[in-house]
Amino acid sequence: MGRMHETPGHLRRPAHDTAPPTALTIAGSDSGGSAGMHADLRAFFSCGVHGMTAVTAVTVQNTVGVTGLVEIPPETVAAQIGAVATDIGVDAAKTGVLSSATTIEAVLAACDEHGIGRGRRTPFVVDPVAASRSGEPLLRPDALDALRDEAFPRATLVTPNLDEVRLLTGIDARSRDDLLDAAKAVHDFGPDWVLIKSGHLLDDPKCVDLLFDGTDAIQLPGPRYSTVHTHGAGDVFASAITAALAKGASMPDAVAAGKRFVTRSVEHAYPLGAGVGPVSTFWRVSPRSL
Ligand SMILES: Nc1ncnc2c1ncn2[C@@H]1O[C@H](COP(=O)(O)OP(=O)(O)OP(=O)(O)O)[C@@H](O)[C@H]1O
Ligand SMILES: Cc1ncc(COP(=O)(O)O)c(N)n1
Repeated sequence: MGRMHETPGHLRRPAHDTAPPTALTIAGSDSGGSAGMHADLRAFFSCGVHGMTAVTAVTVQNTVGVTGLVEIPPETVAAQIGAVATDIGVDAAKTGVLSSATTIEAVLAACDEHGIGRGRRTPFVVDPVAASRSGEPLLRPDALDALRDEAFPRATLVTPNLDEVRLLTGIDARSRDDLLDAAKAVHDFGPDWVLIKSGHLLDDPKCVDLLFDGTDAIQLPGPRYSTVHTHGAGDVFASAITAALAKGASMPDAVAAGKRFVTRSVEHAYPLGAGVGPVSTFWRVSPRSL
């Protein structure tokens, strides 16, 4: 019984003969490998999910800054989403650089078509990336309204940093006490959940982020490490959350797992180039192991 299904003795069974969960990032590339879809893919793989990409823009970027950005045609971005959704399947999706209003429209139409979004089969994390850490814009000014009015209401979770909160709501959060007002204002735009990231509260001795569902607020405490090398921290956080959602975690559990992951990633951040180095997505792996 069952012998016919056994692997022949001279062939080894692969360690995994079932597919891992899948996660899709709809984001821009970073030639320096620190942020954007490069950071997302590294975080996906470190968190044990199969990572897929719909590239929205190619940036010319290193640790010092962004010196160029070329947009991918919106229909090609939508086609990438369709290609992976129809063949492979998407257990959770996230966005990074969306660049323009026309790209946002194309992405949202594709997500609607393939069941990605709030209240649909596939959780949808919208990271409203507006600028690089070094200050260069990554979103056209005309795209902010589309992001807020069209993408946020379709999001399961939105994950603004404090600069993005200021841009989207006018609220200038200066301390931990201001985060709930910021979360309420962002929640009014229509997502299920809002996560306000606290990395920019440089005077705070801790990094306490806030998760809000319109009723209850959950604090996510973490240490603050003394490092300038935080390139990609926001991308890695949103990706680790997306990976946990792909595995079926509840939102509070996914965000708690993401916070643990990004905290260790900042702890192990490394210098690179002449500017700001990346957070490490491979702190579980020794860089010296073969
Ligand atoms: N110095 C630090 N030590 C520990 N955790 C940090 C530090 N800086 C940021 N974090 C954490 O990293 C995550 C990303 O937060 P942040 O507010 O920096 O987002 P962001 O601005 O989108 O990131 P990025 O640096 O990629 O622009 C949050 O959980 C935040 O608390
Ligand atoms: C392609 C791309 N996507 C996102 C970011 C934001 O990351 P950071 O705020 O760490 O610069 C970036 N710099 N480049």
